[in-house]
Amino acid sequence: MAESGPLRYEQYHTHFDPDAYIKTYYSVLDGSVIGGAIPFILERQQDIFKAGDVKGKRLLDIGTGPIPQSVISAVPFVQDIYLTEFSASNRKYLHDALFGSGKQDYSNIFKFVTDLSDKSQPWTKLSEELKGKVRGIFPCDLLKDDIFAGSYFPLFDVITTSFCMDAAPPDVDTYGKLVKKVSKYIKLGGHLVYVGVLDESFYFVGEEKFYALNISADEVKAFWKDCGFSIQSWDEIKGSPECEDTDFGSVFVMHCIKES
Ligand SMILES: C[S@@+](CC[C@H](N)C(=O)[O-])C[C@H]1O[C@@H](n2cnc3c(N)ncnc32)[C@H](O)[C@@H]1O
Repeated sequence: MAESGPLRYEQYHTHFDPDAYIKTYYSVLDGSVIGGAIPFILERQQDIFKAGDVKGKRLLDIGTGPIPQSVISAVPFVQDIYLTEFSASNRKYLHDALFGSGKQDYSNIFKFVTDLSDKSQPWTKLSEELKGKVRGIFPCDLLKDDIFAGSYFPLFDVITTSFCMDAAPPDVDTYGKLVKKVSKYIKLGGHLVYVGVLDESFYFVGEEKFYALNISADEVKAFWKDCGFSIQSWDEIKGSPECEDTDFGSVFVMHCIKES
């Protein structure tokens, strides 16, 4: 255990409990948990992909964590899905859940998204389609120069990321450098579907308090625009002041296109 203050970086290897994280933030999908932010982002992701323009062969998800929620709405619209994650224990959890003996099946998230997209289908159809399209769960450290530790990736048609780019950087300047690193992996004309938090300083995973970057909407938008992205849509939902699990001001979903 390092110095005092919220946990960060390598402490994700040792202190981040995947089951506690999923139980707190993803087990109940209604307005009673963090002000309804998770149903909000699932609905917005669904709207963005269902509109039909965000598609392609290859999708990269940055910082998938122990749950693939950020890619579920994208599954019917891409062919190859590359998941990436910093912590080895989260990678193992995700791998066991999708391909091994893990008990986690994310059924409530798949059901929620299936109800939004095509109620006539069983949720397991989307789950099986995801499993069939995942090409790997790769290491990722956004704070390193070589963020994928030697894995060679050609450019992607779509990049998704959710609640990760605000977990990694220690300050706003570093956030700007991460945006530059990530933007190198997307094709011209490619799409970014990004879920993030604003004005946050911590979130709890069980008893463990994790650090989050306090960043504003203007700062987020300016960094992506500077890297050649045009913002197609931005939607936000306010946090709930009564919530004790995290202190975020808003959660947002941003869709951008890489123009230059
Ligand atoms: C709040 S979780 C988000 C998980 C998931 N994407 C979601 O939407 O729920 C934050 C994620 O950021 C990852 N992370 C922390 N530091 C990182 C770093 N330096 N590079 C890449 N990912 C990092 C953690 O391992 C964790 O999976």
